Amino acid sequence: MKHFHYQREFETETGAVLPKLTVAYQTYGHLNDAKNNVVWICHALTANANVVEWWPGVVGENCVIDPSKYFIVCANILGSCYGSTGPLSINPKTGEPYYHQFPMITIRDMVKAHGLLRDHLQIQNIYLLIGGSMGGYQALEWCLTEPERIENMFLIATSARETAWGIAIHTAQRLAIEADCTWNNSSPEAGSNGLKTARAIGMLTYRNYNTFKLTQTDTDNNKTDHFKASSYIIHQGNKLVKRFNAFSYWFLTKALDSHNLARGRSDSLEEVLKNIRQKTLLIGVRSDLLCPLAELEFLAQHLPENRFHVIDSVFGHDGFLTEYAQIARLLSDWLQ
Ligand SMILES: CC(=O)SCCNC(=O)CCNC(=O)[C@H](O)C(C)(C)COP(=O)(O)OP(=O)(O)OC[C@H]1O[C@@H](n2cnc3c(N)ncnc32)[C@H](O)[C@@H]1OP(=O)(O)O
Ligand SMILES: N[C@@H](CCO)C(=O)O
Repeated sequence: MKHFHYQREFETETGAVLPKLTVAYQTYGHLNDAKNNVVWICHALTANANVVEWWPGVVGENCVIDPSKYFIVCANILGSCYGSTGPLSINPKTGEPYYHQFPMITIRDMVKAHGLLRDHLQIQNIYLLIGGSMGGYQALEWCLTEPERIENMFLIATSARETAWGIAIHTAQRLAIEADCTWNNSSPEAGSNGLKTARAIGMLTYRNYNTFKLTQTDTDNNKTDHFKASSYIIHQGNKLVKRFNAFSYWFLTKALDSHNLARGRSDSLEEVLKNIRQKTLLIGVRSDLLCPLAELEFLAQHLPENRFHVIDSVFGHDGFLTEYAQIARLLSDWLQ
């Protein structure tokens, strides 16, 4: 993992100031002489900069996004816990972790931080900007803040603004964290049980009825307790607690809620989308409960230059991570 340390003050969209900033990132491949082979991948809620690990089959050797052809960049988002500045980072003003004092951040702040990294890497032009789910929020914002630097965009399982449904889900997830009696502690483990519940709620929206029916139905007709679906959802909560923390989850879901391309720009989201001129590939997952196809259809209706596909997946919203064979085929066709 590489780290870019920005030693100056970073002002957030809502006017808070981080005295300095670190952005953790990974690069794969090399910038070519023409400097026109950059693929920048924006990650979603709980992922990290190691895109070849979490998107095998799409990014990596002999994949559609191959480091022998492209200079691939993926950076950890502001507020996360995989190396970029987040709530567990040390606040230089106090010498202690920020914890609850971390400022509210928005998708625009994440993009601004990654814009600083882009400058640091001396990248003038992004050939292809990619984002799924929350990564798509960043990609769309980036096309509006630095339109001249981005040529093409690939979006999957994403939307032009956070939906009321999404905000309600995130509120329930934060309520779970806030209900944990350890949440007010100033320690990295604060709110861990709440985080387990928040992830369990999240899993219900990342998957769906069919996923559970197909993968977690008990075969033993005599059971009255200890069902597979139950242990699965508990396992998923436990798994996330080992690699994430409640603070990042709380602040990142707030950032998701803030997503609205029209904020401060126009009364009409449709008008804002019309200003996005990049050639765009859109993919929606038919079984996605969290970001239903209607959101992708809206993008397809208003982005001036797009190609729109729908894929099937038993994984629902998480299909944007798991359906790499379908994604790679569509992306490869489109790039040609
Ligand atoms: C490769 C990495 O390191 S990725 C880590 C970083 N994370 C990210 O990048 C975020 C994006 N990734 C994700 O959200 C996920 O990894 C996904 C969506 C791609 C795949 O989700 P997974 O949880 O791996 O798949 P799935 O839903 O099939 O669950 C499998 C897990 O459930 C366990 N499981 C399955 N059924 C049951 C059950 N009935 N009871 C208990 N556990 C169960 C499996 O043993 C397995 O456990 P493990 O992951 O600890 O080995
Ligand atoms: N599984 C994804 C879902 C959010 O898009 C994650 O944990 O980041």
